[in-house]
Formats: sequence, structure tokens, C-alpha cells
Amino acid sequence: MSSELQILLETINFSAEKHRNQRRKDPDATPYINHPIGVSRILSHEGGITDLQVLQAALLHDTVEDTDTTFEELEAIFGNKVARIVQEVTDDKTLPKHERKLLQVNHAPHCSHQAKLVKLADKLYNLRDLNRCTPTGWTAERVQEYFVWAAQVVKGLRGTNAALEEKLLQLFKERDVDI
Ligand SMILES: Nc1nc2c(ncn2[C@@H]2O[C@H](COP(=O)(O)OP(=O)(O)O)[C@@H](OP(=O)(O)OP(=O)(O)O)[C@H]2O)c(=O)[nH]1
Ligand SMILES: [Mn+2]
Repeated sequence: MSSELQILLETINFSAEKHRNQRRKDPDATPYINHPIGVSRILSHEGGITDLQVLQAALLHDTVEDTDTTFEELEAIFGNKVARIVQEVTDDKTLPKHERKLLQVNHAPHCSHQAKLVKLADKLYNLRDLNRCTPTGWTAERVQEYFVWAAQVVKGLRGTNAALEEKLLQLFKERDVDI
């Protein structure tokens, strides 16, 4: 087997173990790992991305934010470049929510190309997930607010990947959200 495939499988397994006790917020409490795998798949199948580091960073993108994983751990196992991409897309959960959300909007244009790709696919997955079903406890207004905020973030990511951006713009259009 090629070493690239081995690395990809190692990364999927690492992320699955880290997210093993976490569930999505949908009524079925879907295993959380469906999300990072889906984000990586969007990049590969819809974005045409073959850069292994980007596909790995997508698989790992919520491990530090949502589990006990550290950047040092990611760097030791997957190398400096993958760890850095994950760092760029990781929110500081110690900050108040409104501040975190504002930081994403302000930081998006300054991210590396690789991090921008992960951010585009993350938003595309989450917006599709909101169209599929409403997370437990979310009102229709909160869903719409997420679309409005996501459009602000995506605005700062434009010029990164035409296929992913086209699909995101269509989702905003369907919600009458300006970008
Ligand atoms: N649409 C949807 N999202 C869910 C679900 N379960 C968990 N999430 C996660 O919830 C986050 C969005 O919810 P918010 O209330 O806005 O954010 P918060 O969890 O960071 O406070 C996303 O985090 P994220 O991936 O880190 O991205 P981001 O929104 O922070 O950029 C998303 O992955 C679900 O069933 N549907
Ligand atoms: Mn995510």
C-alpha cells in the first residue's frame, strides 16, 4: 500500500479515537467523526483537492478545539505543516462566543491557502447539515443567523476554490442571505 494511503488511514483512525465520545447536535446524536470525515471528503470529491496535508488537516480540524488533543501531539505525529493548518482553523474556546465568531470573520482573509480550503469545506458541511435537520434546541432564527455569519466568513475566503465557493453561494442564495 502507498505510504500516502497509510498516512490517511492513520489520520482517520487518530481522529476517530479522539472524537469517540462526541456526538453531533442533531436529534439522532450522530457520531461526531462523520463531520471531519465529511469535510475531508468534500475537499477531495467536490473541491478536487489532492494535497494530503489539507485532507489530513480536515480530518483533524476539530480535535484540538473539541477534545484533549494538543498541537504538540499533532506536530509529533503528523508533522509541522498539518499541525499549523489545524492551528489556523481552531477557535479559542476560552473566549466568549461572540468574540470567537467575530475573530473568524476577521481572520479568514489572512489564513493560508490550505487553511482557507479547510474552512470553506467546514462551512459547506455545516450549512448542508443545517438544511438536513435542525440541531437540538436551535430555533429557525438561530439557523438563519448561522447562515448570515457563515456568509461573512466565506466572503473573506473567496478566490480559494471555485467549485466549493459556487456551492456555498447557492446555499446563501436559497436563504436570501447576501454575501
Ligand atoms: N450544523 C450542525 N453543526 C453541528 C452539529 N453538531 C455539532 N455542530 C457544530 O456546531 C458548531 C456550530 O454551532 P455554534 O453554536 O455556532 O458554535 P459553537 O459550537 O462553536 O459554540 C460547528 O462547529 P465547527 O465545525 O467548529 O465550525 P464553526 O461553526 O465554529 O465554524 C458544528 O460543527 C449539527 O448537528 N449540525
Ligand atoms: Mn468543523
